[in-house]
Amino acid sequence: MPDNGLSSQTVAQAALSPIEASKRLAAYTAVDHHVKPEHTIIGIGSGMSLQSARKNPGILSRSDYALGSTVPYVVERIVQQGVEANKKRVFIPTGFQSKQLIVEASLNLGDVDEYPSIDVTIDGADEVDSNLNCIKGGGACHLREKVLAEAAKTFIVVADYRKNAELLGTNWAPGVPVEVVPFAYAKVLRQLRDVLGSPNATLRMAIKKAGPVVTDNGNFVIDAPFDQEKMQDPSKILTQIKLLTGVVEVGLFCGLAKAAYFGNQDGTVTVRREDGTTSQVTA
Ligand SMILES: O=C[C@H](O)[C@H](O)[C@H](O)COP(=O)(O)O
Repeated sequence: MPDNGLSSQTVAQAALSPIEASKRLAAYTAVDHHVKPEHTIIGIGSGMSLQSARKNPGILSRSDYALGSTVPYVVERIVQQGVEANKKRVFIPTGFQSKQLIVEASLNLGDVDEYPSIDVTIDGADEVDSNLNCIKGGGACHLREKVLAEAAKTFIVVADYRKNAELLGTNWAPGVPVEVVPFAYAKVLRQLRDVLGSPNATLRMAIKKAGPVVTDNGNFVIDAPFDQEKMQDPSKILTQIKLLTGVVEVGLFCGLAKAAYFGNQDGTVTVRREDGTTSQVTA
């Protein structure tokens, strides 16, 4: 295997916690099921740099590090398909972090403006409900993630068992990520609180930088939690938020995923599909 950094020191493999093992299981199974030899344009969701993970081997074991920790295993599995399988392929990133991941894995990099039709996009999620609606944007990448999900003939979600929920907002407490142009943030924040019923909506603040999180597109992010009743119908709240002037994109992905793969602690993978069927797969 070429020295692309993925051969021997794979993502702190030896020290995988049960949660990490379940992420890897979901990612590997999804790649095995959906990234086939005939697929040449592949969307790669948000995932941290493998180089960063190697420099800090404990990083993938941190349960609070929910910023694209599953997708590196997608890339790892794709690389394992071999140089021959990958040489004709082009990989489209969802943002800065994902671009680094592709480049470090020595895969061919492309952009969605050049390849607006993608064979398959695989991405993580912050939570998935029983109808495959997802909350995304924990890493503030949901605008580009949604573009790649919509551009794909097949959009697949990979996650560990903690993300598998009946209702959005069950385990994911921060709320719905809303990317907003800086000029409009205060007005949108007020509307989310006073008009749309999210009194605890807040502007997401950066860590290790003074001030707000700034997305890859130069915008701000508001996290808007909604009560269970509102989250029963994510499409409705998605439409209401999207209509607020100044909102660029909402981290609710409704009707996009063809299937979601959840790695379980017992070594199985739960596969939920858009037709409503569910199965347990053993890798
Ligand atoms: O903006 C970020 C995304 O929506 C990620 O896909 C999400 O945060 C998933 O993270 P993880 O793979 O660490 O569960």
